Amino acid sequence: MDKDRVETGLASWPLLDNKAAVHIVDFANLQESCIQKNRITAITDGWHEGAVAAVLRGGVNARAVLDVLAASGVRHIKIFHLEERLPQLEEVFLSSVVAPANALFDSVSVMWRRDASVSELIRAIGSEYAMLFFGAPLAFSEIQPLYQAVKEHYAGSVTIVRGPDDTVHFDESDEIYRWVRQRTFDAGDFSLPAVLRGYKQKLNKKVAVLLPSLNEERTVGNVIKTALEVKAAGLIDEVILVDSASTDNTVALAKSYGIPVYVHPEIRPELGSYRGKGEAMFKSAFVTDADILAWVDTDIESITPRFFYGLLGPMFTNPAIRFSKGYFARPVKVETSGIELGGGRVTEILARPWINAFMPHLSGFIQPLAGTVAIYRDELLNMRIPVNYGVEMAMLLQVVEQAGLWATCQVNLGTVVHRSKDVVGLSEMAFQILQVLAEMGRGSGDGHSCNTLRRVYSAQRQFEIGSKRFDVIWREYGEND
Ligand SMILES: O=c1ccn([C@@H]2O[C@H](COP(=O)(O)OP(=O)(O)O[C@H]3O[C@H](CO)[C@@H](O)[C@H](O)[C@H]3O)[C@@H](O)[C@H]2O)c(=O)[nH]1
Ligand SMILES: O=C(O)[C@H](O)COP(=O)(O)O
Repeated sequence: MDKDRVETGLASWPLLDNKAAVHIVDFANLQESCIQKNRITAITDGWHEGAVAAVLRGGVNARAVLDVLAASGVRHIKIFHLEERLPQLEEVFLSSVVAPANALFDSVSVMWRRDASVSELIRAIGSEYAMLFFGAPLAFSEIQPLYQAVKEHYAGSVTIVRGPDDTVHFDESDEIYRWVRQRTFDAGDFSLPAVLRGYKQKLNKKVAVLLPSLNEERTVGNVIKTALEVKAAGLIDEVILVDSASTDNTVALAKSYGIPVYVHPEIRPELGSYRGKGEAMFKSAFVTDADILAWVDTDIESITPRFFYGLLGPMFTNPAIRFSKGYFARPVKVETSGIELGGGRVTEILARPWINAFMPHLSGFIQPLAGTVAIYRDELLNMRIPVNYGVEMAMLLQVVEQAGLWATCQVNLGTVVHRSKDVVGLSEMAFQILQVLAEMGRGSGDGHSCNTLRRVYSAQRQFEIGSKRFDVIWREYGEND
């Protein structure tokens, strides 16, 4: 270890845990003979205390950047990656960088970017970091030019890392990342009506939009109007309101738009009736013979056509997708208290931790509780539907069991501003979801849970996936205490 410090003269570099055989070289002394085939070489202009980021494409050298950082004692890492046009190259990034990073660091944040070039990326992010790490380019002669190019836009410390010359077999096991990359869409991807109509015609499936409502007179009219606009564009065949016995003007208002309106206790009354959103969704299957059923909540104040065509777009364009779930930004103003906060409280405090602990294969879903979903009828008919707010989790779990994760997707629909419940209402909702999860036999205390909490963020068509490890450490008093 000390040998490295003496060799480089970079006295400030942290003491290396040198199992990874890292060799540090000062840019000022760089010669081709410094690069040793069987070791990792980090060429640097010095260690600076402060935030560290790596700009990585993938492959042996990108992988070696991770080893250098881990050997230098870095525990939390931010990785920037310019999205590749070739899917095979994205695979290389996922397997050579993302998967090992999760094993090496306590927390990892991966940001997918669409900047036009590395220089543009560095200009955008550089000021936030004291050190930037890069994988080395192919040939030795390209290392200095890369260094000069970075330095033009960046004042901090630069380190370029070259891996050993072996062929590395990458870990390709991280399905979640791959799924997030390939099954997360933006409504904007489907915004050409004529093109989408062409896909729908080719698919040749009947599509019903079902609008569940319980006392939504303030917002339901606008939701119906917007759904009808998308119907007029030829992307939806039916718009139907399924009401849960509202006591306000919701039903009359809906009828004034000329759409079919059902009150759910009156649908197939011989089956009995229960209160709850799940019951309204269950009964929906009896009022349409459509092949694809899509539900959109009627309390959304910020509704736009994107909610409808965005949700359906992936299913129209890829027949292998059997289930589509919306996700959105969620600013919240709680009506009773007027308090403004970050939304998705049940999601963040119950659903996401539960999913990560007990069903990590679903951890890529940004809004697992979102009620704006679309599904093929034949998948739905094979499911058990809980009548209450457990319905979204129950549907998600079952569709993944039935059709597989890759038959599901998520779509960014925009921003949801809706009537938000107070903490008591959310507690009741959380209880219902917990009951359903427990009854479905997940996380019932078999002693196994996953120790990584993942969170996927998406903003302006760029992704960030954060994972943080929490080890459960039990301490016991010994006999002599
Ligand atoms: O018995 C009911 C209760 C609600 N709704 C309607 O269902 C939608 C969503 O209900 P809401 O009470 O506003 O749910 P949120 O508090 O927003 O809960 C979120 O999380 C729930 C649990 O995952 C999902 O079911 C919701 O769709 C999702 O918006 C609204 O259009 C309601 O009018 C009914 O049709 N019947
Ligand atoms: O999805 C959720 O977590 C619940 O619907 C609560 O959402 P809110 O915190 O945005 O009201």
